[in-house]
Amino acid sequence: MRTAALQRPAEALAGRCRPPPAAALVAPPAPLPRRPRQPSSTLPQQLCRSAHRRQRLVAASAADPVQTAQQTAAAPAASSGSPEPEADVLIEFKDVWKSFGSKQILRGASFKIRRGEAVGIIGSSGTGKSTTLRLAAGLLQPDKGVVLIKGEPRRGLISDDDTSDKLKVGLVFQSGALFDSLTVGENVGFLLHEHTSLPQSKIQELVAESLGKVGLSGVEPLYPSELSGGMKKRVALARAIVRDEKHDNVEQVIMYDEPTAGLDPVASTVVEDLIRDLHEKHGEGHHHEPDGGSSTSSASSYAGSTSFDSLASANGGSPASANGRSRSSTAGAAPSGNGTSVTPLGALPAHKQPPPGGITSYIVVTHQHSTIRRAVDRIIFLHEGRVVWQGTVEEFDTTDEPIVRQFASGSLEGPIRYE
Ligand SMILES: Nc1ncnc2c1ncn2[C@@H]1O[C@H](COP(=O)(O)OP(=O)(O)OP(=O)(O)O)[C@@H](O)[C@H]1O
Repeated sequence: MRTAALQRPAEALAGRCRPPPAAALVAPPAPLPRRPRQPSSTLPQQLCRSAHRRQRLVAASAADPVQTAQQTAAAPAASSGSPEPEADVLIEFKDVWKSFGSKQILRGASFKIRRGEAVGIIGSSGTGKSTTLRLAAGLLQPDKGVVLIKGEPRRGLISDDDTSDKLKVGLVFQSGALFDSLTVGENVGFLLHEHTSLPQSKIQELVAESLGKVGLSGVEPLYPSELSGGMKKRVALARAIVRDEKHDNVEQVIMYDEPTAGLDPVASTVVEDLIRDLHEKHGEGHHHEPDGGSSTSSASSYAGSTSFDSLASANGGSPASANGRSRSSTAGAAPSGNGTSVTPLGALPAHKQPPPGGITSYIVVTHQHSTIRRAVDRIIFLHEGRVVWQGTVEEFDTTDEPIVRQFASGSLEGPIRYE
């Protein structure tokens, strides 16, 4: 058995750290059998209403369905006459453009992620989904447009000393981005070693706590090569939620890039349920709305639910590793001093106020139908670098939008073209 001792990073990494493997391409969507969904509708009612409004605006156009869909997705909700509340918008993309060399990837992507949401970002391969997550995490900068974190423009890339007292944005990479040459314990505690002065014993305690939350107690001494694919994904998750104590009172959004890619159906289910559970399960049966209703089930129970109170203990550092380098993925909302006046939490009713810390919302990029159905409530559809459709998972099944229908069916006929 190899030593379980966590070393300081300098020792741990000396000569042993290899860059994590590049994200593998994912197979196109496979029509997997439907699994039963969680029993309840899980979006806040206002979000469902707005999604219905959006969907009603969709007019299937044989002449130019892509254009129609793009116009639909861009149509302001205000067209319905009832503006959506802005106080709970945590992340917003406003007309974001991004290219790599001569390759234009994002072409004016606009969307909002609200407090309490479980959002899936889907779309064809290469359409810019992972790029979108990297922009939200601050690993990339837009060429044009703006990424707002709680209403404040993200300025510059995250840096090692970047901290946010407003929102933490964690990114769990498709590959897991684990360092092969570090033990599981070292991987999960990596950023605590790098960015805190916590004593080793405390780090070990926090690492054990985090691994316990993903059902992997006691695996600290193992190396990634000794784990199954599903276990690696869960270790990456544990690393994303490990507490750093300094940020215990900061709510966080976790973004998962293809969390179930390459997993068998059962291992996928484990990860999908874990994603939901980390977000919500501790609230079940605990919280009661003032009207007597219980917000036990879901993301929709959002800010007022004790699911977040108990998850506050799961809040923490969000390591992200890009190009083999570990970085803090703590989202720098903006230099301090800007305040939170743009999205005042006070605008939310008292019972919807977010608790300190906790995974407030999450975003999943996935091609897996099972993950869409089991782990998310609302879908954002990216096509050719723009958001062309948004709606609930239920609406995804019923919409006439040609792009969505083609994507869902895997048909070769339709507006989506593969070269
Ligand atoms: N750092 C980079 N440098 C150059 N090109 C890049 C970079 N990152 C992404 N790309 C390219 O941008 C395009 C979009 O990539 P991205 O990973 O965002 O797509 P995606 O929608 O997540 O695709 P998939 O579903 O296949 O994972 C791809 O063609 C990719 O090769």
